[in-house]
Amino acid sequence: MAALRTIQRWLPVLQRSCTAICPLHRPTTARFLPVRPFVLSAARGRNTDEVSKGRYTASTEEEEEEEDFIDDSEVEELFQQQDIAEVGQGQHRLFIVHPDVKWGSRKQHLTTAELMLAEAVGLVNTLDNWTVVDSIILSTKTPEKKRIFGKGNFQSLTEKIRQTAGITAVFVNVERLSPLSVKELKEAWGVNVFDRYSVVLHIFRCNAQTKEAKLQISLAEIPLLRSRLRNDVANLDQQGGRSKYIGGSGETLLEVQQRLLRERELKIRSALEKLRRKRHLLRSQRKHKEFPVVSVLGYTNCGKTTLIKSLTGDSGLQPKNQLFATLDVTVHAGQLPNHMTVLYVDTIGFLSQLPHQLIDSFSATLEDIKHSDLLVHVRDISHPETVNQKVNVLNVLKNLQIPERLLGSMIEVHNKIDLIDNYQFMDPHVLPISALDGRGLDELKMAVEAEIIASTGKHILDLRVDLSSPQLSWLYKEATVQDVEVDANDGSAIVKVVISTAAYGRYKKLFSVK
Ligand SMILES: Nc1nc2c(ncn2[C@@H]2O[C@H](COP(=O)(O)OP(=O)(O)OP(=O)(O)O)[C@@H](O)[C@H]2O)c(=O)[nH]1
Ligand SMILES: [Mg+2]
Repeated sequence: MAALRTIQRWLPVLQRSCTAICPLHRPTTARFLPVRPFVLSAARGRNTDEVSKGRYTASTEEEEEEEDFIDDSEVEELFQQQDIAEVGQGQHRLFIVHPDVKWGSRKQHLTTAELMLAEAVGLVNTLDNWTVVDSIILSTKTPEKKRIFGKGNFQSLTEKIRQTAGITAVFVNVERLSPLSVKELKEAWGVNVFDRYSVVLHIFRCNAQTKEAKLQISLAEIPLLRSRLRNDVANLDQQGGRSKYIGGSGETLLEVQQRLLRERELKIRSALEKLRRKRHLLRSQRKHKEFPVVSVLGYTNCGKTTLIKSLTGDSGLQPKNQLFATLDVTVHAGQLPNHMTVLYVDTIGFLSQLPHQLIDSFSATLEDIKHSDLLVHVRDISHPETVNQKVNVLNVLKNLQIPERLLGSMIEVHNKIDLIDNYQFMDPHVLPISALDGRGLDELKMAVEAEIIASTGKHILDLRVDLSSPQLSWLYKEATVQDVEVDANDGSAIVKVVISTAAYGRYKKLFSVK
């Protein structure tokens, strides 16, 4: 019976994957290159109105070029495949268990069990219809064992869970549980069992909007599918229910399923790789007429989106009191005090113990950070874990191999100072702000301006020129003119230019401009 259920569960996957892989089963015109990526570098050199209206999308010519590569249905097919994390769609009433490891290599040195439990509660509360019914911190010396806890603790925990009315699942706050562990715990507790990986994956699934995010999530799910497959087949073996070969194909059920998974993974990887190459190409093509790019990064929920909204006035941005509200990199134009236009990049937030596969699959998104002109690290200074969050962010940046130049010039801001009574400004190297009430934002803009000028040696300025003088033709020759807005009344024009510090100095001297 269990064997039958396994085959029934996998059959739709097999069928769908076969259709996707075998050219005989589908129209030959459908190609799997489904991504129209968000292209950070393509946003450089755009009309600022276009980018300031929220998420930048490719220009007409880029769109046409990339339209060929898009196939919505195939991305959806990969994404909607099944409830990988097995969390279901509806409501959940959860019991959270945090195993507290007091000794050995798994002990967490930088944080406390209470704060880690609070973060797990925060993850659950991020999801609509999910509530925490009860939670417990329980010490263990054997976190690697299937049942995680010693005999006594496990028994009392099981009793407590079974006596708690109305719970639908237990969330064990560890990075990953093995499939065998999940099976054993489910049997003991009589309800579904989740780990950090499945909960975070579910949050990502709920928040993913673009094709790129959906593909990255599909990629992150592959290891889960693989370990579940191994487990299912082991069960079949135990029950003696596995037929050796499938339909005379010469392949066993396990071999067929493993092959389909490999093929699925290759498809997703090749789509993401194409997207990466495309970005690279556009980046080099457009280098000469770029707007400076400022990437805003930090721990999840620290206020990145709120800050960019305040800096740019972009009403399309929607900050939320949620973990992982932002999953897609988006670009928004803002003005600095000297009228220079910069592009602020909103990025996905970081989280401690984020499952490795998720980091890997989202590293393509974060890769754009490397090509910024400046990084702004936002910290929620009101959060009890703010120091650990900073350590975590710096570690992830180190793993992403961000150039030294960028790390060295990174601006650190302390956000949410409105939540702290009598906030004392101690460190001269950080900027205290409140993205919500606007405190410190002028100082931040000035700091960004100074760093941008230092790192690019260029200004993007709106200059008023007298059309009867040779100013405009000089600018065409010596700088990059991006836009000319003529004022017919007084024979002048506002000219938007990208100009180096040296050229601007000559311009001011030549035309006696202050
Ligand atoms: N009191 C206060 N709340 C803030 C401030 N900045 C942001 N918030 C709140 O913090 C929550 C998270 O803000 P977001 O801007 O969505 O945070 P984020 O870093 O973009 O979060 P993710 O995209 O989920 O990583 C929202 O409820 C904001 O209103 C601030 O300066 N003061
Ligand atoms: Mg955000």
